[in-house]
Amino acid sequence: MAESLPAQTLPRWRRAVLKVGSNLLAADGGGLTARHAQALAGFVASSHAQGRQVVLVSSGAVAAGRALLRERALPGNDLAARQALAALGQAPMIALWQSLAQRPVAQVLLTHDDLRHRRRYLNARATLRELLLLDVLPVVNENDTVAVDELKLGDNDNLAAIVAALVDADLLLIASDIDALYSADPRRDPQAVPIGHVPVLTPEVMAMAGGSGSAVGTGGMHTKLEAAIKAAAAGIPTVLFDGRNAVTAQALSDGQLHGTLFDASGNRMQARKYWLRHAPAAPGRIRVDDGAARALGGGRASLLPGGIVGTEGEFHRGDMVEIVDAAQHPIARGLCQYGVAEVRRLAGKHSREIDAVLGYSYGAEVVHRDDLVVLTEAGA
Ligand SMILES: Nc1ncnc2c1ncn2[C@@H]1O[C@H](COP(=O)(O)OP(=O)(O)O)[C@@H](O)[C@H]1O
Ligand SMILES: N[C@@H](CCC(=O)OP(=O)(O)O)C(=O)O
Repeated sequence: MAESLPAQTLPRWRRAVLKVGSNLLAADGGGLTARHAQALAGFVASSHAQGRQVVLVSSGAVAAGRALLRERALPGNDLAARQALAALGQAPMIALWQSLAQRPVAQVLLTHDDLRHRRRYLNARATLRELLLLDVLPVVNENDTVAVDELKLGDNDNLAAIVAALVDADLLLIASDIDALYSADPRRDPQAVPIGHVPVLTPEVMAMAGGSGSAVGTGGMHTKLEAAIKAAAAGIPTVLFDGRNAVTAQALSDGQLHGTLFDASGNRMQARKYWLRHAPAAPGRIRVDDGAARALGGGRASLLPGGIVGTEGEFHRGDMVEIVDAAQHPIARGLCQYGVAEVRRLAGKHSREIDAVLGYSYGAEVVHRDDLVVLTEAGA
């Protein structure tokens, strides 16, 4: 199948999320196997050697848990049973990656709810950024004990897209047990043809996708296309490739894609600025002095405590706040790392005093420049 699609150039990337589905880690009904994971771990290692960063989103916990109980009566297939199997199989799944990765592996369990909740979103992002700085390999899975969305929907594809936006990745890679998106589910339609490039995910493209063809995979092509839509909206292209094919994995390291490329709908910066400009703001404001107003107006500075002269209204850590100058003119808006009570205590202080004033620190910036948009910039 793969041979029918010519190789294409992989978009340039520095930080990527790689999603690995259950099918690649566990054969139908069987336990975990390194068979395909090995080549994918090889891709991660060569990416690191090229100075790139990878976050892995890995499924396989339920399949691993089920295999562990093989000798015993299997629990049913209801959600609680699958949650129990996920809890049982999570550690072996992480252990598999640890046995293949050439660096320490960190387990990160997230739910969609965590990522909708602004404070937890910031905390998850800070943790993942720190893990990348520490040069370890984060392996993310949905926290199935407290969330059942994914066990129903195979939503690790969607989770991977959200994580890609969270860590500001410039590429989402989805490794599956099929080499491309086909014009119809190839398991049902022998006439289906592979599609190498999808510039826009139209309803016609969405209609091509069917469910999973296997007993261990859950989402099928539909959730992969949903993930590609989410990533595209965040300015991130997605590629789908056959994770069973070691040659394909190796080619990725050389910047060659055998698979399907889904374009992003704009560039990442535009997508992020658009989101920052239009996300609903809390009823809170931070007033800054002339120096800070000038620095922020330049579009490249973070808001540090020293430039803050006051606050108005209520806001919590993670809320969108408006930043105003001494004359109350709005100059920027952004996600605030501290709640209003903390900002009041930090106003006028040096960043290095944060720890002493509060007894803890979420970082030197009250609003980080990556989370800030200047309202006078073009397009405001
Ligand atoms: N249009 C399509 N193109 C390709 N694969 C499709 C399509 N529609 C449905 N599928 C099925 O989706 C499967 C991949 O999804 P899934 O089994 O959930 O894998 P994973 O474990 O990688 O998430 C393929 O093996 C294929 O049977
Ligand atoms: N959290 C579940 C993942 C379920 C899931 O999304 O599976 P898949 O469709 O194979 O990516 C597990 O680890 O088994």
